[in-house]
Amino acid sequence: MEKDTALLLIDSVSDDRQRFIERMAGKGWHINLAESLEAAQSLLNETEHEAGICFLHHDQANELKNIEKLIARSRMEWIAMVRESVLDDPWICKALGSLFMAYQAEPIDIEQVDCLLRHAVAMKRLRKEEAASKRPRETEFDMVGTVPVMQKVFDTIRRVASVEAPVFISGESGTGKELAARAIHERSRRATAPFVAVNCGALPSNLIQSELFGHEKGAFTGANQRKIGQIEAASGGTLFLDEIGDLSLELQVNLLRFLEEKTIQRIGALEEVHVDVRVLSATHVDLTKAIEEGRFREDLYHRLNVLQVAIPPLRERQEDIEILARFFFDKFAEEKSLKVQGFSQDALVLMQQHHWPGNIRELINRVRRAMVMCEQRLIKPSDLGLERRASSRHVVTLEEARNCAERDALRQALGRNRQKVKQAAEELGVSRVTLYRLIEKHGLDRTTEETACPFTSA
Ligand SMILES: Nc1ncnc2c1ncn2[C@@H]1O[C@H](COP(=O)(O)OP(=O)(O)OP(=O)(O)O)[C@@H](O)[C@H]1O
Repeated sequence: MEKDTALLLIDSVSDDRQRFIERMAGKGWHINLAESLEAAQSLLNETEHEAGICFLHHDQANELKNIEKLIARSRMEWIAMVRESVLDDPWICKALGSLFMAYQAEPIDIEQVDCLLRHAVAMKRLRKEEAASKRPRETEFDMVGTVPVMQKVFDTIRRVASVEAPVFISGESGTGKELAARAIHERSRRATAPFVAVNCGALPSNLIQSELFGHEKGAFTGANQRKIGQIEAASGGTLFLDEIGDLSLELQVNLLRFLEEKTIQRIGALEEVHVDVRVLSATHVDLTKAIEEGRFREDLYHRLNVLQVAIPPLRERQEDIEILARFFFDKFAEEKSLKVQGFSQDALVLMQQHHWPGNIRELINRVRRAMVMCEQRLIKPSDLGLERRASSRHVVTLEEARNCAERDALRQALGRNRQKVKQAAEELGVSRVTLYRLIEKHGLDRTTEETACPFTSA
């Protein structure tokens, strides 16, 4: 450990804290003392600390929310110092389990505190390194993807971006088709011109013609002034037509004419206007089937489908699910300070098993929801609001099976002992601190009945 590693001590009550600070200095720790939470926050804002120590006492039960906020924002590990008697306070016990890495009851054993703090510092560094290593390195054009199929998608995007032909992007809803279209535009020579996205499925059929092609003043009732359509608005740039399969046959004819002649006619206009636009299109419906059924023009399909980018569904990118979940977690964590620090092992397993019908859009919503719902440091399965379903295709690793067994044993011991940690710890043959850590690790909520392991329930 480097000499004089900075620690933050919050203590407004103990008489012999000066002596404690000196003894810790003898062990190579430099302690910054804060006598209030406000002072602690200012010190944290000013200086990088490696770990924190908080002296918790009876009167602080109503201050726990603020302590929690401070700890959550600090992004380092904390140990608590307590008098044995405060362990009878259920609120303080709960805080010890969910906020602190460990606690020390008086009389303080400096050797043990030193040892705990070394762990705390190591944990902070480990987390930092882990976060850096998990940060997706294979990220291109704001798209996260490390698996070979996504690398292939990135490769195709790069290739099609450098030419002018229309590109057809296929993929289920929420897989990232619009993101891919933007990526193509931004990599193309048109990058400085507009990128205009139109969702053909979202517009009523009577509006879409005017939306795409524009209209002249007085062209129809309500057309009080001239309107430039989206095709013209994309002039010099790229037009992305999403849900192209929803276009009416009449509009398909107009679009085909535009693609062939590079001209458009606003509704009510006499003249045609030349427009230089590259068209990218996408749909989640099966266009070959739509052609067979006479709902989509084959000639338009061939016009649009010169180059292809196929985006795989999320369930076919198993190895990326955790990386994407962490990516969105970090993104939203930046928006506001949260005490939640990541995903429990069980939550990650559940995400791997889920079918993700809504693909990445669904994953984003689940992560956002979980970050709001989570009341502990790690997101647990119930925070995600995903249906637990044992998948017959899922192979259970030994580690998953061990985790499951451990979690079940904890739940049962806590249940038998009416959630009393002291008794449950004795029954399980572990210390209270260990039990608090295990409760935290498995994201167990001691106030509610938890659902069972995904492998043991149907
Ligand atoms: N590989 C990725 N990395 C990071 N974010 C992604 C990725 N793919 C998609 N997203 C995000 O997921 C969300 C849905 O993506 P997008 O709108 O591009 O999907 P889509 O296939 O066009 O959906 P729809 O078919 O419903 O229009 C967006 O917020 C997008 O930024």
